[in-house]
Amino acid sequence: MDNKIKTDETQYLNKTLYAMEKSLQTTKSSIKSTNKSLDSVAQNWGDVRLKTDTYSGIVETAASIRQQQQMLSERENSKTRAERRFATLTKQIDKPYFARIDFSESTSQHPEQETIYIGLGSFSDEKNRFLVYDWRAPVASIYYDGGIGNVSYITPDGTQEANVTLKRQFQIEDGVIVTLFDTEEAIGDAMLMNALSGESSTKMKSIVTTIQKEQNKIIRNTAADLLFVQGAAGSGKTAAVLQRVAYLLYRYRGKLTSGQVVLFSPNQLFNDYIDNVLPELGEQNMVQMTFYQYASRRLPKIDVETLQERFEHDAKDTPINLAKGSLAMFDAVTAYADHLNRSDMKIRSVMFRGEPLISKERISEIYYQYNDNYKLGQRLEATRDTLMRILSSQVGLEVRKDWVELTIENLSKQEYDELVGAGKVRIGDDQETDAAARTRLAQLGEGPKEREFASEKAERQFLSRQIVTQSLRPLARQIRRANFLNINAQFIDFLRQAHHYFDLKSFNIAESDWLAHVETVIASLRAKQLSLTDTTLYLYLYDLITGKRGERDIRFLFIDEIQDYTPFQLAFLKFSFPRAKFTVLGDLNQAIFTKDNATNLQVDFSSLFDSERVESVKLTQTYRSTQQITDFTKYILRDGQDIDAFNRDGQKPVLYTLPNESEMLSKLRLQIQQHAINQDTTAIITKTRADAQTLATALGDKKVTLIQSENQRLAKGMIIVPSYLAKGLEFDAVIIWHADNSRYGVDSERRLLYTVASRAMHTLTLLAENSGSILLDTVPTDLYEVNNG
Ligand SMILES: Nc1ncnc2c1ncn2[C@@H]1O[C@H](COP(=O)(O)OP(=O)(O)OP(=O)(O)O)[C@@H](O)[C@H]1O
Repeated sequence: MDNKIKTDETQYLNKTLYAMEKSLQTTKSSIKSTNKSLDSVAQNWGDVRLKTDTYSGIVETAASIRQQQQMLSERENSKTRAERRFATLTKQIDKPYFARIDFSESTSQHPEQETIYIGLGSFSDEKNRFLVYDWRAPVASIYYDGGIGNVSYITPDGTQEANVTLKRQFQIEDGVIVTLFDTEEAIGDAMLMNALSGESSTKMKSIVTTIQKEQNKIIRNTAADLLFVQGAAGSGKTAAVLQRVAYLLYRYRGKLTSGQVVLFSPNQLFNDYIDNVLPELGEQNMVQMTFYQYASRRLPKIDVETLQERFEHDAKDTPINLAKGSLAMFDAVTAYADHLNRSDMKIRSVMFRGEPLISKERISEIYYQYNDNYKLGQRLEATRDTLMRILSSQVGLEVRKDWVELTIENLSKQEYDELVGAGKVRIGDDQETDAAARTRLAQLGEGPKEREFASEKAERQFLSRQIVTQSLRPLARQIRRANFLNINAQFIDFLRQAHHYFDLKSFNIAESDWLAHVETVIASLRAKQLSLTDTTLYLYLYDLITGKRGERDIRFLFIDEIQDYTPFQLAFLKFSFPRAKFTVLGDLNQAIFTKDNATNLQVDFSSLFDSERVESVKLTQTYRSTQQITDFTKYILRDGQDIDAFNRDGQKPVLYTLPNESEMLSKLRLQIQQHAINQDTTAIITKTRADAQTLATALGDKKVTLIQSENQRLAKGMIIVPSYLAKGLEFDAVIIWHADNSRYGVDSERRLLYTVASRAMHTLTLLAENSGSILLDTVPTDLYEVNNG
């Protein structure tokens, strides 16, 4: 690199660093001074005189407290602002920027050359001159999108043309330029190579300096209601989408908070894996959850099928499973619920003391007395109001009943006191000498404070109203919670009727099979267990009946690994987040739950949106693995041709075929030693949890952590993990345990084998008993080594 360039750039860097340092000092002293003034406000609290004897005194005290509160909160705010700025600046000083572009806006007559530097956040000096631009600023898009020459970029006011004359990339460490180079491409391969050559870790990193053009499209898209990102394993879907969250928070700053962005992730280990990226970018994490968490927390009394159960017992594409996960079923529930507007709502009586206080027939009458225009939610609301009125009017009737009289007779002293009000004592209490009465008297001071009743009748009347009101209170709660609707019975009724609402034949299901299946679901519901599919059905029906309108505050929803969702679940999410824009990521080749039908998913889900507002981006370049590993894994798929490996060299994958498990175990131990020397993060991936447990015991190596539940943390170093928990993660080295027909012997396991193999970045080893899986037959033999010893 030209010395002059280096000198000039160093000068600019020093100037920037100097300005940042200065700003850091100012911020530091402003934190100090707000701290001081916070202290003085705190001291002033001592001066607030509590005058509570007169009305005007109370008003004066309140005003003075309010004033102190205001001062306190203003100063707290400016302290938080200053602290945030301090944190950002400290980060910026470390790496102020990573790129520079020179360009002119070609529309103007005399284009003026502009130079901007791009970094993690923007920075301007005291004179408000921008020394660094945020990577998310519209103009920074030029850096990611194109090479030298004419380019256009989107601004909030429309498209802007520009002519780029220079693109320069920097690596700055500890305030010193380590490398800088000019490039003509979007992002130079050298920079990308550098970014990719790092070791993997248990935490994903941001890709802000090397975002690729196609990824930039995903990140900056604001027009689509549904953005569909389809990409091979390791093509940076997750990486791009996390950058997108950061972008959106910047683009809509002041209007959008991280709490309004939700990410549905494949498992909780994955949440742990990605939770550093946004903080690294200076943003707060969005809300992250799994679909299981979302669904199961709404049904706390039911055991919802876990990820492991779903993968190991329920992953079959039976016609019934396909039907239950389909949009046809979603429409069936909608139609069934619609019919409940006219009849068939399952209703329970409101019970009191073992008897119906308001009978189910009466409630049903009320429920259906409203005209056809009422929706289910409004019907419920109106019924609730009427029932509450009935309940209140019931008090007058109940007070005359014998049970009330009896209760009064049997009231203990404590119960009596509680009824007439805490601290109040009954006439004559002072004559009593029991310990409780004495204590009460001591607390109340000399002389009993009595609640005087004009007569015994008045006392009785008061008591009976109190007793009845208290006993009816739980009923009021039940009515408010709509307990008079029998949702379980309704759900069962739906299942029994469902075949009238969708076409069994189009799913090749015989009516008798459907009905038999329904009985098994009913039995499991009685045992308080539901599959995830049934849970979603249940919740949708519940929401329709109760008129839930979804979480309207959520503006952006991201779904990772969409191929593991059913169309029904996606439709349910759309229903549940009606105002959110959706970004969904998927690789149909990594569908590990539904095996055949994943390909219809895109069509199905898109059909729920206005077609004009659906966009899709396809990523074919992969970044995770070496060329050798990508070439190998893509052939496991039947249609993996359009996956492009990134040109990064490594060893060919090795398949060890060994005569028995004990030989496999010895080979595994050797591999573990090797990877330990290289300090690689290594995952030994088994197919099931049982396999993982057995292997961990057989191996008996304390340095290898067994991950058997998604609630665990991702350990550093070596882990044994079942396939479905490895989703979305990556490791320097992957060892596939039992890469043979005993685990991967049928075509429907092809995607699973691809998914686990594609977790590897640098080394991939397959351990097989006797011979390798039949699924490897599609891989050309020159793409891997076979070793039988
Ligand atoms: N533009 C980029 N610059 C540098 N690294 C990148 C870039 N894009 C992706 N990567 C890296 O490639 C790896 C794979 O990315 P990511 O996990 O986002 O892929 P994915 O498409 O979500 O994969 P999968 O479907 O297998 O879960 C990560 O280590 C990521 O940091």
